Amino acid sequence: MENTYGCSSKTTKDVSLQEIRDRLAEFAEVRGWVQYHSPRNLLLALVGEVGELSEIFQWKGEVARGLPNWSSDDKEHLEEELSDVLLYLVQLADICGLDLGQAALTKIVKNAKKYPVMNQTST
Ligand SMILES: Nc1ccn([C@H]2C[C@H](O)[C@@H](COP(=O)(O)OP(=O)(O)OP(=O)(O)O)O2)c(=O)n1
Repeated sequence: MENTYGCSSKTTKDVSLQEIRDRLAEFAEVRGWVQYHSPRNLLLALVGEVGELSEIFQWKGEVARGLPNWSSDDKEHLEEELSDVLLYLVQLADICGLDLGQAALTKIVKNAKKYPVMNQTST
């Protein structure tokens, strides 16, 4: 399977935010970590992971789409840091009682109204 940028992807099925949310809720529950997962703590953890994600790109200069010159280790590292950001984001939305997937779709519709497609061709 190829993604938007023509890169091969090993994805075999769509993963829902709901599945991620449920898996994370169980992960925290069985470890007794729910007490630490306040909105503020999750936000700080999220920001920390965004910092780790930024470090991967730091000092590299511009990077080509699809990361053609990156090693598989570097790509795996990027996958992990992107995942950490997603996992804390999903947990933050969940603990706030929000439906992140629906909110994101609603925001896309709002964005489309704010930034309408301009007709590029003139006849
Ligand atoms: N209280 C916690 C602690 C961790 N995690 C999960 C979410 C992240 O996916 C990952 C973060 O774990 P680490 O804090 O060990 O961070 P890293 O995986 O980035 O490790 P390192 O900082 O050593 O690179 O674990 C979590 O859900 N709740």
